This record gives sequence, structure tokens and C-alpha cells, in this order.
Amino acid sequence: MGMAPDVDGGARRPAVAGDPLGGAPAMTGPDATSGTTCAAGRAGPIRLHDIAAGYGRAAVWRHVSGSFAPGSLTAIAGANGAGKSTLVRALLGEVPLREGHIDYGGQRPRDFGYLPQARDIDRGFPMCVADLVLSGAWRVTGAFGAVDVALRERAARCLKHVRLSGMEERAIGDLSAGQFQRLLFARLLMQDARVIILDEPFTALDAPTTRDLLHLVDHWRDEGRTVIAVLHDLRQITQHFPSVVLLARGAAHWGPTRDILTPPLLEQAYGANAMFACPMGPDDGARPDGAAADAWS
Ligand SMILES: Nc1ncnc2c1ncn2[C@@H]1O[C@H](COP(=O)(O)OP(=O)(O)OP(=O)(O)O)[C@@H](O)[C@H]1O
Repeated sequence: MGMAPDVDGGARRPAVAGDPLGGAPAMTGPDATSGTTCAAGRAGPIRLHDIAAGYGRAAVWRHVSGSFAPGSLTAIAGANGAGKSTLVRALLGEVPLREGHIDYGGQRPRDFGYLPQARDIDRGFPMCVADLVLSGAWRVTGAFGAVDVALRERAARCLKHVRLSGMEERAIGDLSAGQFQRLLFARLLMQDARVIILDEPFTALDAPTTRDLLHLVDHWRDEGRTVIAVLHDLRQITQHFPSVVLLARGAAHWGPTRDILTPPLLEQAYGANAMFACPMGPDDGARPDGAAADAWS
């Protein structure tokens, strides 16, 4: 059985009353009063050693091995049902491992920030924008939500960062899908987590919103945070994520993006739809690592 982060030790479910993300694992953060204080140098890589996970009798995938280096950007890709969310949930200790183990490199549950899929979030919860952002600092505010001026100012800066200034008092249920996604990113900023896990963060967003949030992801990388994102858009992966885990037929192909998103492996992952999944044509030069276009030709 793999070692999960100590998510059942009270850290997985935030104790903040009224958290609409209840059930999201590891929604905790390090010292949220300290601004962007990611100390990437103090943590080792997160290493997966031959892990398997699944539900009921069947494993969704097996023999998954690889590591997330501190400060790395890694995408998780694969067809619907390939097990991307399962991998994320295994990382967060939500799905128990059947085989293998995970070495968290000294990182604690509070070091993880998690953005679940939009469909898993109850937006009907009566809560305003400011309170949702502040809930990202629950470790500082505690169960009774004591919030001082400094914390409110910091929440305002997080909202400004995602262009939601002035919306503090709006009910979260009144936001558009794009505004709500920006809000969730503001909450992640508030958490100041060292490892940020995003599950389909750009689904249903327009191009400007997606671009803004991708800039934020780049910014996190520049700060030395580790970002792991489930993505369907292979072009986004090739342009922003130097590493990828491609889930295909119950196995994982893990490595530099240009080595993994190749026609044979894409065909293995997407079958007859591989050509639709192919990330780019020959004239699209954007690469995370300056890789030559012939990797896709
Ligand atoms: N709670 C669950 N109980 C039983 N089976 C589940 C559960 N969650 C997921 N599965 C199954 O596990 C497999 C992988 O699901 P998962 O959600 O990890 O895939 P995914 O790659 O994230 O899919 P998508 O791209 O559609 O979001 C699917 O066959 C799914 O039906």
C-alpha cells in the first residue's frame, strides 16, 4: 500500500465552515499570511514507485512510475476514462493504492493545493467571493474564521491578480463559469501551496481567460512551485508543460512532452481519434523546451 499524504489526519477536508469545495482533498496551505513564500528548495521530488489504483476489482492503471521534480510543470493526458482524475486522487490519498508507493519528498498535506473539476464543485453554496478566497487561508484563520486586515488585503490582492477586484460581495453562485474559475485560482493563490494540482482547469473557458490562467501557471513555475495539471488540450500541453504523463490502455508513458506526444503513443492513447488529438501542425513552433517540430511530423 502506498503512503498517502496524511490527508486523513484532518488536513484533507478544510474545517472552514461553508467551504463549497468540501470533500476536495488537501485544500490546505502553508502560511498564507506570508505572501508568495514557496520554498521549493526545501522539498524533494514526489516519486511514484510502480503504483496501481482502481475501483472495485479492476485496476484503472498499473505500473505507474515517475517523479515530479520541485518546480516542474507536468500535464496528465489521456482519453476519457483513462484514469487521469484517478491518478490525481491517488496522489492526494483519495484513492488507495493497490500496489507500489509514493514518496512525497518531505511534503506535507498542507503543501498541496488542489483544484477539482468544475463539475465536482457545489456552486449553490451560499457564500460570497471574498469568503471563498479567504477560505484558502483556513489554516491561518482556523475553524472560526478569524480574519485580520492583513489577510483581507492579501485576499484583495489575490482577486486583483485574477481580475476579480470589486466582486468581493458577489455570491459565488452568481458568477459566470469563467469568473468562478478565476476565483478558484485566486483561492489557490491564497493557499500559497508548494504543489498545485489542477484537474481540467480550463474546461469551458474562453481564450482570454484561459490565457490569463495559463500565465498564472507559468508564474507559479517561475516561483518554483510544482504544478500538475490534467489537460485535454494537447496544444496547451506542448506549449506550456515540459513534461507529461500520458495514460493509455492501463499504463502510463511519462517523460519530456516532445518524447511522449508522438503519433504512435497518441494512437495508443486515443486510438482511431489520434489524429484529432495530435497537438499541432508543422507551422506551430511553440514548444515548452524549444523542441523541433519534427517530433510531431
Ligand atoms: N468513484 C468511482 N467508482 C468506480 N469507478 C470509478 C470511480 N471514479 C472513476 N471510475 C472509473 O475509473 C475509470 C477512470 O476514471 P477517471 O475519472 O479517472 O478518468 P479520466 O481520465 O479522468 O476521465 P475524463 O477525461 O472523462 O475526466 C473510468 O472507467 C471510471 O468509470
